[in-house]
Amino acid sequence: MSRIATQIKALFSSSTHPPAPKRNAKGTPSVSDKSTGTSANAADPPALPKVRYADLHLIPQTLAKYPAFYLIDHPLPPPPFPQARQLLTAPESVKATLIDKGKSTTRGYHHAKHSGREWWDYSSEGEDRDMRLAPDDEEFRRVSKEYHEQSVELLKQICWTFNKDGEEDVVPREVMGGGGFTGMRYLRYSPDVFDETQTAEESPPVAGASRLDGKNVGTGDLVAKISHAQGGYTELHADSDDLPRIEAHTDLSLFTLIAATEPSGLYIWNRRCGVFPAPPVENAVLVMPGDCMAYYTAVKGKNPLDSLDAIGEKTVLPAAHAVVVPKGVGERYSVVVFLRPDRDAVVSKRMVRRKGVEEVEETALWWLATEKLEVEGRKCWLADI
Ligand SMILES: O=C(O)CCC(=O)C(=O)O
Ligand SMILES: [Fe+2]
Repeated sequence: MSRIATQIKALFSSSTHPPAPKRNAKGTPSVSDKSTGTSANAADPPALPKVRYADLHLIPQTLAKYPAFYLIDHPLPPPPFPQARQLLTAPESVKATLIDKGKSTTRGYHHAKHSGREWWDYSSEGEDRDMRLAPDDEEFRRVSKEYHEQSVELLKQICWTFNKDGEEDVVPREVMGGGGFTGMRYLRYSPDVFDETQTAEESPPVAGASRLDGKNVGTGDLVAKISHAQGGYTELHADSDDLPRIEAHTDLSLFTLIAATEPSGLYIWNRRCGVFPAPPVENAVLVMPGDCMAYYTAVKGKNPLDSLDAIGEKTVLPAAHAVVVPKGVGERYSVVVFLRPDRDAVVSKRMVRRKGVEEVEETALWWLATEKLEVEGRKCWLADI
């Protein structure tokens, strides 16, 4: 086993184990938890729960305990991995034609060669609806659009589970409404993507990080940070430089849906710095909350921008996550769908005092996005790092 795998395993065995699952009236677990199953032992890493599509109503309580969950028995078509592979292994000359001329960071082809990663973003917004920056291939477009549309619908249903009849909506219906700044991403992580000539400084920033909390998880030093979290930094830092990866971050979304191929390499932190591996599970998709959910589910009358008092037990925190693909295991593909409000949607309102006068300050999604690009490193909801 590689040094990294050993270190990560050691980290898991000392991380916080989640509590046992709730049982439904028939006594069978509604939210299954592999870590409580028969094959689990003290050295097993904690496992993320599985929620059946028929049990969507369990999501708010599940996310009060876990940072993410697998959705099983869902109605989505198979993830478009063949399409992701088709696009991301196309000749460089073809990929070059898929780069947005306006340098959009949310549509078209991008790469972070120093991280062994490349990706393609599709947004159903505006003129991209017709797949302007997609390969000229009918089947590619049909399959991609279908997966995107159905995933967005599913993520909207997940948002709805937070709203109760007769009570004020937790997730405002207008932010789910039109699909807004929603998008889909095909990613490829591969040793073949590394390019020795490119430096980290030349690479474009990645949408991700949150300004919600002042905890810096670093840029690209994922494995170093994992080790640091346990108080013992080793030689891992050097190793992480040549592994395909995405650094720890939270997504600027309401919810994010992920389907990925083997090899695994996705890790998710809970609010107490426990790390959950999130390998692909057959016929399941992984669902995790993004930055917006913390505002909507904050303690009533309080705001996460003001203080951590706004974070209650039921507050859904954005899931900090990272990918690091171990050495020698080949490439990894993922398909990621981000449900986001419109750019102008007000995500948070709070009272601020300016020149001695109290006034309401509204924070729009675009402002959070801009802040994220400006911060150095990734800011996530990690308690102790
Ligand atoms: O590839 C993955 O599984 C995650 C990608 C990701 O976190 C992102 O693009 O924001
Ligand atoms: Fe992400």
